[in-house]
Amino acid sequence: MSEAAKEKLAALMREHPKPTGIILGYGTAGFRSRSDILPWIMIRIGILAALRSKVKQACIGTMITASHNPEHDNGVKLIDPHGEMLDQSWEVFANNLSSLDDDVNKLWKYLETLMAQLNVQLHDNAMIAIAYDTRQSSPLLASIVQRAAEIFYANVMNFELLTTPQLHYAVRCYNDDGLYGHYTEAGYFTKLCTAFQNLIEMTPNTKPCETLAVDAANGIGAHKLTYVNQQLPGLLHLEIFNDGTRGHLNEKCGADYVKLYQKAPEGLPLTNYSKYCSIDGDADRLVYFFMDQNHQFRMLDGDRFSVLFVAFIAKKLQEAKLLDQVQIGVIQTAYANGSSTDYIINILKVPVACVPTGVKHLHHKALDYDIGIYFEANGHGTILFSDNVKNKIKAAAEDANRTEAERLAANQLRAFIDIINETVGDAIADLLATEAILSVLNLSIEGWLNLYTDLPQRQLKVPVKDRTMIQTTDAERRCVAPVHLQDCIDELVSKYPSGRSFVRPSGTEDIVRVYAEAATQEQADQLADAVRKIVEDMTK
Ligand SMILES: CC(=O)N[C@H]1[C@@H](OP(=O)(O)O)O[C@H](CO)[C@@H](O)[C@@H]1O
Ligand SMILES: [Mg+2]
Repeated sequence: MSEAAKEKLAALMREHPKPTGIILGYGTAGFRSRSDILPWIMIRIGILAALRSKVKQACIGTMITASHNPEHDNGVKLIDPHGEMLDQSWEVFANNLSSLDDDVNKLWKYLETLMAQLNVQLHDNAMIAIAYDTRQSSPLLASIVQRAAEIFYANVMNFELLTTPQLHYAVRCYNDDGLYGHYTEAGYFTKLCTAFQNLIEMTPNTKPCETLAVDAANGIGAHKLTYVNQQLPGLLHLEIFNDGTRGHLNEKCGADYVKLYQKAPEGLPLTNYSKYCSIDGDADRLVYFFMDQNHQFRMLDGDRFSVLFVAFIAKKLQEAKLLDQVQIGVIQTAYANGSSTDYIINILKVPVACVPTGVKHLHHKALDYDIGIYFEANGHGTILFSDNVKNKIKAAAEDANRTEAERLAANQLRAFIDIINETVGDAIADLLATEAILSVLNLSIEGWLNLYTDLPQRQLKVPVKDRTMIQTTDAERRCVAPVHLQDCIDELVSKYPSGRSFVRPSGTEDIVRVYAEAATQEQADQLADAVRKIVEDMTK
């Protein structure tokens, strides 16, 4: 390989040395840490993105964000050609590169071996798309990724400020030759907003638009949602709070804060509006909330989006006389409230699959259906539509032999599909989809909440000596180690009406999570606490 490239790499490594003793692993969210100790890993990521692009002969995305974490953190993750997360088999290469110290000869040797194994050359073409959220540390980190990728002969498109889902979308469009949409930011907004407008305008008697107050977590979503507001005058009205002009990113606000503490964010007036929502720092999570007539804070999380979306889709498929030809499935994790699962299975008659925690598991399972709807309870999720179902809906919409009502329902579905960002959970797309459905179904936020009643639940974080002592099976719903832990949980659960509880080691924090639900809040709390005690005893 070229000596000049190696020399450039050595110079970049001298500029951004790896701190001694640091260990960083590529997890569900890529590499994440305090921003000041991240520059060196950006060199490795830039190289890896270039190699991945050479292998796939497609554009690879590099998103710089730490999502709902504080401003002083940052992170980076790669996006594969169809806009999906980096294939798990490449996490090993990311970790190998991360573990190598600043010895350019050793690193170069590893890269030569890796490139031989991958059957690519230094001079092969590569294309990288970079974007970042509003963190102050991001532009520098992006420039390091770019320089490293360029040493490996990559062309770099730097989109600068985007939400995470916008970059996933851009990568998909770029590699699809525009089939999915145009890869620019204008292309993204035009596709989503035109679809929203079409859906509302083709539907008779929609509910008039009511202002939605948005907590934008002082992040990137605030900038982006102003475009949505401008593009949909009279059809959607967003009042944006926590827009970054005063507060700090994700501090006492944002979707993670609202979901975790089950309370309203700071920075917005709680009495002025009938409905509210919070997004997170990189705008891939969404939760809704409002104050009910008794001045109680009421939250609608990921499970509620699954229910709303599946109810709408099933209704429209039924009206289009397509329901019996389409296999719909909802994918949840064990954290989904049991009432939502019951409602989907027993009232909506749609099957529910349960998978382990983490978006990649949900996304993967959703591909098994014609229409796969997935949400984590925290508000991250989307819908996948197979090409087959898209074609069926299109054909029905254009079939002159069908009734007007059937064709209208098919056209409503066509528009709805274009609002959804199928590459990844997207707060902006999910917000538009939610507002469109509430309007088309003439449903208020209370009406949406009243579809079913959540079982009271409690989640606890339990610090233990070694969380890997806990091992699970059956989509994390049952423990296989330590022995007898599951027997003890079963015995406790049997004492509580509608009781359910499970424990699993967190994949992102050094703790064990305990989840419990039961008929009353007091019982859910008691059950969670009793399970916590057993976990503590058995992991001493
Ligand atoms: C209970 C819970 O909310 N778990 C979160 C959390 O995973 P843990 O493995 O539970 O730490 O972070 C993941 C990544 O953001 C997210 O996908 C998941 O939903
Ligand atoms: Mg996020």
